[in-house]
Amino acid sequence: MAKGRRSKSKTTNTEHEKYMAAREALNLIKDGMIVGLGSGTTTNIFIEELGKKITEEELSIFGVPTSFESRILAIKNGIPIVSLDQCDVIDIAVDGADEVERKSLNLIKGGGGCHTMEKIVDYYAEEFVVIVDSSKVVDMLGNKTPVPLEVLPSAYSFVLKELLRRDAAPSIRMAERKRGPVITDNGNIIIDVFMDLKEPEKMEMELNTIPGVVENGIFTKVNKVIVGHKNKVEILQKE
Ligand SMILES: O=C[C@H](O)[C@H](O)[C@H](O)COP(=O)(O)O
Repeated sequence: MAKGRRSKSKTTNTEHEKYMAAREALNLIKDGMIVGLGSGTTTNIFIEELGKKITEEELSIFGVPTSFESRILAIKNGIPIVSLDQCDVIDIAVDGADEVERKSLNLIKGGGGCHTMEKIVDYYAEEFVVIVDSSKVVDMLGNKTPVPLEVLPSAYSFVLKELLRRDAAPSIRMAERKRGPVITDNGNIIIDVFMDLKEPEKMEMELNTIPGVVENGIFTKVNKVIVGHKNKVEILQKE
């Protein structure tokens, strides 16, 4: 019983920290902006708050979604959306992360399988801002979170062999309420890989050279990370 209470309060604290980070990011959004809308539970809070801000302040803002989920949430919250080919620039992208390395601000993303579209929107944005709760910040990337690779289904066996040859530990991400693998918004599968991440920039480039890999979840071009805490937010900039 006591154990149950502790874990519920931990969830509540994490949710509060996500909210703190999302609210802080909202201050960066100005009238007339085109905003990249990341995916995941933290960004979902940001999208809901952005919807309220647009209505209350009668702002002209468009969102560029990074997933089916962020698209339907944006529509539900009254955020007009545009596709990539309908906008010349993305002024800012706000997205979550699974791990943030404190000093370098390098990230692992794709815990929800959305990292391909996220990388396109986040990297093409003029400013890429990440919002996380404090549990996501680590000293060294990749010790507890695998790097997700989005992979064409027909290529999976050769991609697995290639990863094993490179001393990585890959596994196909399996669905929970469906038989077989997780299928991404793009119709591909995800291979999660534990590997040596001492040189994230190099690995980010190298993984995409494996034929069959569409995109990997290492992100190394972040401008700012907003970390939510109980009573404050912390802004991480590259050292
Ligand atoms: O594919 C999912 C995304 O990369 C998410 O941004 C990431 O998994 C973090 O999600 P959450 O905010 O739910 O922890």
